[in-house]
Amino acid sequence: MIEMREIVKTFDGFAALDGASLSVPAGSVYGLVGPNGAGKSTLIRHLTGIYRQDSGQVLISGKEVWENAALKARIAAIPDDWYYFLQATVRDMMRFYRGFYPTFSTERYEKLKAVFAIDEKKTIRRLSKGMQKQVAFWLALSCMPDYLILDEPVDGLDPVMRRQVWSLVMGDVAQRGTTVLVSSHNLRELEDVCDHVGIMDHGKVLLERSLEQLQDNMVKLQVVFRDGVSEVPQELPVLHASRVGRIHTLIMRMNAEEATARLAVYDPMLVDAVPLTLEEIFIYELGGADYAVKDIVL
Ligand SMILES: Nc1ncnc2c1ncn2[C@@H]1O[C@H](COP(=O)(O)OP(=O)(O)OP(=O)(O)O)[C@@H](O)[C@H]1O
Repeated sequence: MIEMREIVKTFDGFAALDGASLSVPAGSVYGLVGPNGAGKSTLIRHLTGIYRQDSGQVLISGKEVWENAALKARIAAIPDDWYYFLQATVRDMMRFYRGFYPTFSTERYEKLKAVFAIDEKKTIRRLSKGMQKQVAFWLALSCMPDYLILDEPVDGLDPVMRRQVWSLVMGDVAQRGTTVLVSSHNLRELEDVCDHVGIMDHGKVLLERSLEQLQDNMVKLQVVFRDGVSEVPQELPVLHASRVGRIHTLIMRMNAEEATARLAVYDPMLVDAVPLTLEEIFIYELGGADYAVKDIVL
């Protein structure tokens, strides 16, 4: 479990984190989404023990991260600017990681060669950006961490490699109960992998929800009313309505059964519940809120 409580971090008087709180249940995949400058990387640097908060608590497995070497040995991270020694080969970096992580599995490292197919004798500097990202995943996954912290992790990876990497991460979540926190600008990217989502802006986590909570709380319906009903009845609590020909698309804040029952009163010709994307859910959850969040979800 990861818990951040009311974290404040200022740089020269500017609060990059301004009371940020979040809670990542053990074994879940938590997507942290927010526009540029929201504070995602700053928050992540607290989780990996690089920054010390001015106030608040950063707890992983119930313990403060700052200067806690034993705890940090259970956390693997891929920052957006992954660091490697300039002259190091992939194999040199493997030895470096192995020295820090007691749980490092050379066996897994060897197995993953088949996935990443990068010559381990090459210096990392000579690899492309995407290949360097692959090496970062190769090493992080070989550490067999309890916590995996990923900052914009699939930037620069091609679509096939993205899928490979997510499939490996999800395998670890399923088999070893790894807890994953992943940041991105883009909800669409996280849609298939996350079971929890937090939205961040201006140094705060504005909203966090589990996917179940989200999906149970809102529904999108396609409805065809009978002749004589051309408008959506006013008494229906509709968040958003659009219409193409006779088909009305309605978004309502309730679950599918409840909404279907409410519509049954009008004896429609067709009612069909269709899945909402995460993006749609957040747009309507946040309503008319004056946040830059629309930049992330649109
Ligand atoms: N070391 C620093 N010194 C001064 N200001 C900083 C520092 N690190 C971050 N900031 C400021 O804190 C805010 C949050 O930055 P951060 O890098 O955490 O955002 P982000 O959500 O990761 O953005 P992006 O999506 O662009 O990577 C920004 O306004 C940034 O300018």
